[in-house]
Amino acid sequence: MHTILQGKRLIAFDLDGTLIDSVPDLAVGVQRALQEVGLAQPSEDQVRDWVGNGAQVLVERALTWALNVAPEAALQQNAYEAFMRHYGAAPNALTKLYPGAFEVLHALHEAGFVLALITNKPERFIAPILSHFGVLALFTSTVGGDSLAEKKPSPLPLLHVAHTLDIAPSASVMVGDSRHDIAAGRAAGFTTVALPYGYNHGDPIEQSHPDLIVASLRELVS
Ligand SMILES: O=C(O)COP(=O)(O)O
Ligand SMILES: [Mg+2]
Repeated sequence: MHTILQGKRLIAFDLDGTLIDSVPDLAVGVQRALQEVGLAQPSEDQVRDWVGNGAQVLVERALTWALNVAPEAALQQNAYEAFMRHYGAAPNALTKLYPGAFEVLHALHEAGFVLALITNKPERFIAPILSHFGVLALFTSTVGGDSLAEKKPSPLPLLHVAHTLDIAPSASVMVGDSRHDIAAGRAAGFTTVALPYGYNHGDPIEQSHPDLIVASLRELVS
């Protein structure tokens, strides 16, 4: 095990850009939603930089790009519902687990760590995706972006999970790909570990000064 895990009990993982490369399916969902409301469709590369603050903000960023101005509430609602329908119909069509994710999650679980999943993705997508990849049962707790009153970068979801599991933040680690994971982890008193390959609005994750950056999840168990 990596020395940063010494004395730790809880490891909380982010989902999009950390465990799964989901942007190909998210982009299709956004493109179909914008097509449905009669607007231009963004590229996958554009969508990648908009992921990180949940589905409502993802749709809002796409609409603002297509309109050159922030969308009105009714259009936002229509496009959001269309996105949820299109993405929800096939959230695993193009999505892949990152290399090592399956093995590392199983190894950490077997080593006795309590695993949690804390994503800004809507809660309804978590179980279908994790069970598709055969890792759902490894997680003691899962929290979505719409599960609680606040989402990352708020520390609330992290503190909620640690409190519910009766594990001190000082014995907890947040593993993620974006500035929101690192900010939430730091504010919650968790140790923060970052992956540089995910989605961070196009910026290097070094800028968030996580406690550790690993090139691959495999480094956690090496
Ligand atoms: O849905 C998002 O915006 C990001 O999801 P994540 O928190 O799993 O990276
Ligand atoms: Mg992420």
